[in-house]
Amino acid sequence: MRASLLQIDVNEGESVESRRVRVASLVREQAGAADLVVLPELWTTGAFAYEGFGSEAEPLEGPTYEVMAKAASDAGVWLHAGSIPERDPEGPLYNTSLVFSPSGDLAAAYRKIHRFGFDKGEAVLMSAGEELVTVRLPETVLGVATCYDLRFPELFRGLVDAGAETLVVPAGWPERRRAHWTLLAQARAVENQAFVLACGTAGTHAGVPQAGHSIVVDPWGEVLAQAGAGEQVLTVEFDPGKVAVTRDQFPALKDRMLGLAAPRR
Ligand SMILES: O=C(O)CCC(=O)C(=O)O
Repeated sequence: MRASLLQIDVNEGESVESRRVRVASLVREQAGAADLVVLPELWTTGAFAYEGFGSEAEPLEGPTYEVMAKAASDAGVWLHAGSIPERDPEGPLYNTSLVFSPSGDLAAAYRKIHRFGFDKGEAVLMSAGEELVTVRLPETVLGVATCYDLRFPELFRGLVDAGAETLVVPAGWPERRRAHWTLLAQARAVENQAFVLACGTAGTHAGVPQAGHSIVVDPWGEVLAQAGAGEQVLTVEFDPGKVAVTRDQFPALKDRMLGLAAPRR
């Protein structure tokens, strides 16, 4: 199976509209080169461009949905189209990832569960998703998570319990914490004996330099490929069968001890 992670440069010098068109053509260029294409988190606005979340928010089936559904079917690829600021008809905003099938149908939508920012930004402007999401492809089962979710291992365990074998993480991770990005991607792969495909952004938006360094890790924790800092298409071939082999040969997941008692005082 081949996956291409499109590490998009998100900066204020390019309008959301022109970035949408440019990214769609990058997706189309993956026809024949990849089975699965992955985009980063909030690549239309920028994950740290909080002021734009309200004005750029779209309904689920808004402009990004339309352009990406068409790009997926034109390219004939599975497309994790990263995330959009979604405006729910009821009013709240969500950081919502969209996954399209090669015929351009929506296969899944995932509302980010862990919002970043503590007492500002996304954490106050957006609502939290509540549902884990997996997507069955012919070759593997994707488990989807977004950026800050990477810090919460229990979410990934939930995805593994739901059958996930390939964990896909679009992000807008800042350069300041790049070491955490690589370390956490490897940790999630090793502890869950799963592939991790983590796709970040390049460039600087809202004054926050982005880490880039999108990464693909195998179920043994080996880094199969890692991007540099700038805009880049990172294509990697991987064998989804390696998940079952790893879990069979080193069956640590079977040794989980659930329901441990709290310490006695
Ligand atoms: O956890 C981090 O260090 C970065 C998270 C983040 O930037 C996000 O979730 O948008």
